[in-house]
Amino acid sequence: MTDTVSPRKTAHEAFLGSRNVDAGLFARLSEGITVADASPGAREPLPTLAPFTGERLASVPQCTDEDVREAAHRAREAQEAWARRSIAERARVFLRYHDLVMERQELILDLMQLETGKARGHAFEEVLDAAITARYYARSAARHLKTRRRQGALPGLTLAREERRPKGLVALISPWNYPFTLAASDAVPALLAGNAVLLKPDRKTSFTALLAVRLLREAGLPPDLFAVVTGEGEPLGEPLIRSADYVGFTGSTEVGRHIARLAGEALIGCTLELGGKNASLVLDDADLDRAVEGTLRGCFANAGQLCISTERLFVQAGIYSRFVERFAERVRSMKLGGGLRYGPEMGSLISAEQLATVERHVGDAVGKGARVLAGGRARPDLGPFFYEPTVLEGARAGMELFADETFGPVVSVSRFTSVDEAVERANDSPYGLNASVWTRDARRGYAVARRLEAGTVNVNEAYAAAWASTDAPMGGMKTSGLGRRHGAEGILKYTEAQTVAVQRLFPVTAPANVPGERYARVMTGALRALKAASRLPGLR
Ligand SMILES: NC(=O)c1ccc[n+]([C@@H]2O[C@H](COP(=O)([O-])OP(=O)(O)OC[C@H]3O[C@@H](n4cnc5c(N)ncnc54)[C@H](O)[C@@H]3O)[C@@H](O)[C@H]2O)c1
Repeated sequence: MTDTVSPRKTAHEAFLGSRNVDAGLFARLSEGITVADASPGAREPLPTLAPFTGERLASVPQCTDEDVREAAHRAREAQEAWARRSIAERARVFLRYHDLVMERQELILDLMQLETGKARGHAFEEVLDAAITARYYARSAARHLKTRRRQGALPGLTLAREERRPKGLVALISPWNYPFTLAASDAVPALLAGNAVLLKPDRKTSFTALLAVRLLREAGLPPDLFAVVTGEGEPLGEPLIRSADYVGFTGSTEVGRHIARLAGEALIGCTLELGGKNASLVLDDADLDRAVEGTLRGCFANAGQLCISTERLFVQAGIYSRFVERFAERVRSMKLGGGLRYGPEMGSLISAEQLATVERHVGDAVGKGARVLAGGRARPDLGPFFYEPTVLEGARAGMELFADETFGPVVSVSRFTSVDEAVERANDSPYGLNASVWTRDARRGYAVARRLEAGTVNVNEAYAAAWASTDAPMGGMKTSGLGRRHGAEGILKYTEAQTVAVQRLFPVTAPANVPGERYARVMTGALRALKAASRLPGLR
């Protein structure tokens, strides 16, 4: 199906010289896309670009409604046998996947860099995250999913148990910014819980997602269990959600609302992992070096195209001048560049659209009085979508970047006097995804963190402490999302809780031969006795 281009014309051959990726790889990965036999022809392939050069890289098929139905059908068939396997047996696939991800990292990194234009160091964070998440769930799924005893209606006589059953078919819609880990890492707990998965990756990064799926199949996942359809979101979202029992969406808040409406109509559950306008609070007792380096990573990781990156930096008055001077100097020294090698601290933006948003936000802010302390320019000399890491001072309400997510390498820095003021300003946002607090006093940091309206808060780390704590829930408050990934929450959401209660000796409800009045008297007495007993020490 895929319209692969001649090797000589591909961007990676012409410019980047990957030893791992060639045109044949795109053709092989395309075999992982579900295309229904009954719907030939109608789909124009969609070209994908290599952001480092702006050249065409390959093309992906535009799947149709029929393809979605076919993929869903095959995945559901595969799910029945998969759900019958023990959790330990399922887990072995993900332990093998962990090893494969580490072994094939050079291939994964090359392909990911080619599709996204990100720096290799940032791409490696994905490899690490995918491996860690797979291993975490492979080792903890049995604990999360085990049958639990619950308090029965009549103590000692009602044996109530909570079972966890797979939902069936989970649809996942994933974005381009972390295309390897976000395609696979939400699928891992869904699959471990006994579900099939139907994935629609972003069209810009479909091949990276397909590589993750291919590695899972190589690790032993049944071929149709994790199906992929490719193409634009708009026509595929509806059939995808109509054919699924649950949907996990990661992307913008705007599209997230649309997905929630579709899930509401289909009456299925959903998780929405959406945007952020994340704040970092640097308190006056912060370790200056650590805060400068840490917030720098927090602002410019993945060129700021990271949902949990810092876009608002609040610095306390006592440290403000020193911090800002050092921070801006360090930002000016950052190494930008392309190429499939470690070295550059920041790569390219992914597309002309991303570049346009960044230029618009900076232009609007500067036009309304913000000052550029570092960066502030596109860098076409490095590649068509490069933009310098940028620090602005003097952002205020009325500027586009004040409230809206830029999703690029731009941070606004401002001074605060009291912690109360900083907390109020940080919380003054419709978003609530991630935040960080920088201080030498961990207790103080913790207390401030508890007052911030964000799903994850890091003390003396920008985002990685909370994100990499895979056992702890991760997700957004307010318009940053619904539901959580990671930890128990990240796997139980893909299950139906089923209560099975076995009644022994006496019935819970009134037996037919006992008059209603007598039953009411006995039960009233029983509740009074229970209440009295609960007041006794040790019997609560
Ligand atoms: N909270 C998180 O964990 C997290 C992680 C990564 C990215 N994000 C957010 O994602 C956004 C960046 O990604 P984006 O701009 O590509 O997001 P987007 O919402 O435009 O696209 C995300 C995915 O949704 C699909 N899509 C688009 N329109 C659709 C529709 N009508 N129906 C069904 N699917 C549709 C796209 O094809 C893509 O696969 C940012 O806002 C970022 O903060 C959030």
